[in-house]
Amino acid sequence: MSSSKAAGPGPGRSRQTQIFVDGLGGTRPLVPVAPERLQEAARRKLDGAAFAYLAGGAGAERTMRANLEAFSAVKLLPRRLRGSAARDLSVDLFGHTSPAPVLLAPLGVLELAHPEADLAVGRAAAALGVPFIFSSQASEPMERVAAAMDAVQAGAPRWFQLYWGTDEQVTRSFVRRAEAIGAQAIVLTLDTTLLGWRPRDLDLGHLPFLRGQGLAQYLTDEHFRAGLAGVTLPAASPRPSPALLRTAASLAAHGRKFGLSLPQMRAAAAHFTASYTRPDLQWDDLSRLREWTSLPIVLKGILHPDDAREAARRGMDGLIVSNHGGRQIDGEVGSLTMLPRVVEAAGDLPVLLDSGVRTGADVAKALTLGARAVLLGRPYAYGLALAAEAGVTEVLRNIVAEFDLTLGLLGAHSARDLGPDHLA
Ligand SMILES: Cc1cc2nc3c(=O)[nH]c(=O)nc-3n(C[C@H](O)[C@H](O)[C@H](O)COP(=O)(O)O)c2cc1C
Ligand SMILES: O=C(O)C(=O)c1ccccc1
Repeated sequence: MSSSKAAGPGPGRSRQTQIFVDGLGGTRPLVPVAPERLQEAARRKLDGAAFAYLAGGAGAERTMRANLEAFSAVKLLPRRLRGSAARDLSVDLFGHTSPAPVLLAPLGVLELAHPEADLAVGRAAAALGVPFIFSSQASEPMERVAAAMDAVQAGAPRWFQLYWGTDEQVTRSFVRRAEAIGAQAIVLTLDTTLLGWRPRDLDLGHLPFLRGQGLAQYLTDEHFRAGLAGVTLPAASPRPSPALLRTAASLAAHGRKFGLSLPQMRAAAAHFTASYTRPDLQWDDLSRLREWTSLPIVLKGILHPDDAREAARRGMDGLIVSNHGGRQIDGEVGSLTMLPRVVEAAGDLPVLLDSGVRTGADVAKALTLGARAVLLGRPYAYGLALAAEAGVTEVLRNIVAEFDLTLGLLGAHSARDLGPDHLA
């Protein structure tokens, strides 16, 4: 995704020009360009429970709104007569050059958006050369997604997001598997040591994992599977309701995919719920992860500057400023609001940001405030819902094209040029 392909002159047409030229022949973009219309189109397409899970946040969703408001509050300040015809969008991430300062955030249970789930996202990411962070809660095992990406572009960049569970054998096994599939970094998520209070899901009584969804990393893990034998289950209901029958059908379907019986799947859902996270994880535990792997370790969910300093002291390699898209604590601060202080505290550690990035101008704002790159979350899930791989590709291309134009209009030559000079 060089700048010449994303926008501006050069061998390929800019995305913007392409859209207008296509419009002459009556062809419209596959997915709406504006973020609100993108979300609305996905809402219309998806069933209610799936959309609730993807779009919903914690509590009254105040933090979800605060994330967007934090972007609104930052105002860019352009410079004149110093722009360049082609911009360099690339950034360096742990020794690898990325074509644009965007990564695909780890999103669990992408099968809720589209049956091709992580495979479609992986192919889109690989074609553009943008890193895809595989979720611990993915719908497809990391080995399959890596292979699908390699089929598009050998060695296409992938990272792995880790939830630290109570069975450390499983946690360690995930890290080993991530190394084996060529992950370039381990992202340890720190803000979901407990599942947030999410009214949209609570009102529907809907948690996908209990139906066997979003468990692909676990169901394909020998250590997790070894733990299933010890799980005791309540007796199955003798006269199951239609809803319970649908749950059993979903569990059985996921079991078939991974060679597990229905009773094993019931055990797996229970075992996962009891073990996927550790509310009592401590800073000292990180020393073990540091010993397990020499891959860069990136802590996701950092908001407090003192936590950034602690991470640096503990030998971590990078930080992601994030509040999990407002899905965890209702009332916590908007993610972008904390970025400058975290960047200052982080010293040499690269700082990424997510939660509320919706447009290319948002990407520019995060970079002017010191982020090396941003993670895109919900918008690509909506693209996936609307048009599978092609939908993800379009969402990414649109955001990167707007970022490139914003860079040019600000009078910046490269993504690395953005800084305080471009803030009002
Ligand atoms: C449906 C959904 C599932 C998610 N699953 C995970 C996950 O498995 N692991 C993780 O670290 N973050 C997860 N996140 C958080 C994202 O990585 C990211 O922090 C968040 O989506 C950013 O907010 P935004 O999408 O509103 O910009 C999830 C977010 C959503 C919306
Ligand atoms: O949905 C999420 O945001 C998420 O990351 C998660 C992960 C594990 C269990 C429940 C939710």
